[in-house]
Amino acid sequence: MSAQDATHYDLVVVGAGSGNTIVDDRFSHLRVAIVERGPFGGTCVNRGCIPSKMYVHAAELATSALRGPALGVATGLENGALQAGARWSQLRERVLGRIDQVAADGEEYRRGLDFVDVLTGTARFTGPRRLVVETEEGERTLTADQVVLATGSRPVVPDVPGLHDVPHLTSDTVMRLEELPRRIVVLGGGYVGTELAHVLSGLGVAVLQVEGEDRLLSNQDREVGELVSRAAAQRWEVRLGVRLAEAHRTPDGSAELRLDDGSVVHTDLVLVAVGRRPNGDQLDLDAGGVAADDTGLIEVDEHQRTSVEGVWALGDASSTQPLKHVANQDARVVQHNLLHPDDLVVSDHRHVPNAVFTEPQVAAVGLTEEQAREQGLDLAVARQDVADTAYGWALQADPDDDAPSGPGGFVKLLADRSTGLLVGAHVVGPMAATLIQPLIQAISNDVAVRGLARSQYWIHPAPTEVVETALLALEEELS
Ligand SMILES: Cc1cc2nc3c(=O)[nH]c(=O)nc-3n(C[C@H](O)[C@H](O)[C@H](O)COP(=O)(O)OP(=O)(O)OC[C@H]3O[C@@H](n4cnc5c(N)ncnc54)[C@H](O)[C@@H]3O)c2cc1C
Ligand SMILES: NC(=O)c1ccc[n+]([C@@H]2O[C@H](COP(=O)([O-])OP(=O)(O)OC[C@H]3O[C@@H](n4cnc5c(N)ncnc54)[C@H](O)[C@@H]3O)[C@@H](O)[C@H]2O)c1
Repeated sequence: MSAQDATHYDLVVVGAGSGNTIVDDRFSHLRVAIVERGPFGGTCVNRGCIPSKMYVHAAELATSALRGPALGVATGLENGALQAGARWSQLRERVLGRIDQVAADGEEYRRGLDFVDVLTGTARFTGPRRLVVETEEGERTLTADQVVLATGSRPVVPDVPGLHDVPHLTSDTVMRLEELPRRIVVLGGGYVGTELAHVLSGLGVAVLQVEGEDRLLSNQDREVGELVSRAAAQRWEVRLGVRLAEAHRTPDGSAELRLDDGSVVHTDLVLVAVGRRPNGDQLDLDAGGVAADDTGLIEVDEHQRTSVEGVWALGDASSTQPLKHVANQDARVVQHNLLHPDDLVVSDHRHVPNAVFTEPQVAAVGLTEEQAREQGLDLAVARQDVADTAYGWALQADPDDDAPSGPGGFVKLLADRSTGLLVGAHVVGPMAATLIQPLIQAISNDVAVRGLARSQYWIHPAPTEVVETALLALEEELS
């Protein structure tokens, strides 16, 4: 078939991350194509949420062992180091063995469906709802009634002089390292940098983390970012308020980095974690007539429709909150709207929670205190320390122990006095991503703070009591 001969489909999905979840039996009366250039499952399964959290769990085991001796449990700690360390090759095998199988099974299943064609290659627009796919066998042209753009995002490697010449990784490649380096510099103190610095340090690598802002996780509530920065600095070296100025490859193949405060650092590897950008810039969106911003972020309305009729976008390709639970809900909305064109549903991006799986764990929903004050809200603020709850005592080596990765965490709640509603919730400490769920429920359903704690039992002495007491303190503040 020549490049000019187009194959027509009812539906083409570009990107088999969250996009792959759209196609089910309800589409079996249609002719569907799924175009994917990499492994099925996208970022989350292959190089994001799943492998990172599998490694995080291993790092958590290693770091909890570090606290063992203070609590009277011998865990093989000698001179501040674990004597029984991580076996990277075994860990890596466990992680890759699982995710690679999931990706392969997902693709095989799709290829087995008679109403779906799977095309391996990179798609780009050549006209409205007209795409060319570069496959190993040559170009294929597709036209479609409906196109779903689920093309995700990729890590940014900044144009710092010399950075491309020194050994460096991104989150795309770090999960598959053959061996752990002795030393690593983690560039960036956001989600990726702070989770992976925790993993690498927990597994025995000497980590130096460099963040341009004055604290790690600078998008979180200030107090949370400050606590995480203190906790990190107790485990690995953290340099705040500095950036990489230039990099040189040394004769032995390692890297010499000059930071913009004039200091020089030597390292075996650099992990670049300074943000991600959407992949829309690689789609020739102009040719397709699809509107996007300067970064390639595709514009969508509340139904996930782009500027072209019949073209939809979802997840990291179109969201300012590039998180998997957002991509999942976007995909459910697109799926419904494709199946029910006369009964479109709306995407709900009002109260998107987030969690950072570092140590201490962090979770948040709604406004930070700084954002709420900037908006001029008449604010009630309450804070409850984990250490002052019954479960906190279980974590403490002694009554003064406020180790940030142990009992040193807290719950911070913000309410608008004019409505009596929660506007922000921040949890830092053990199990933060789990503890926050009742607060996500309250904020999403406009449940009044008054009476919320007392309207239900809270199991004693479970970790959730910290949420109960924070809510009671907030109610007191509001009265
Ligand atoms: C290290 C890391 C950890 C993360 N941890 C979490 C977490 O704990 N929780 C959380 O909520 N989120 C997490 N995320 C974010 C999460 O992975 C993403 O938000 C999510 O995967 C986005 O899904 P998506 O379907 O929009 O895009 P993706 O999963 O990126 O899927 C896009 C797919 O499109 C394909 N593609 C792109 N362009 C083309 C093209 N032109 N032609 C053909 N195919 C194309 C890509 O190959 C890819 O498979 C993490 C991200 C990273 C990097
Ligand atoms: N747990 C999760 O949900 C999770 C985990 C990982 C990634 N993600 C997603 O991936 C996205 C990208 O994560 P990320 O950590 O790469 O980006 P990010 O935007 O969260 O953090 C990047 C950090 O790098 C810093 N920075 C930028 N340029 C720098 C420089 N030259 N020198 C030093 N510091 C610099 C920024 O100040 C910022 O703190 C996140 O926004 C999130 O949506 C989510």
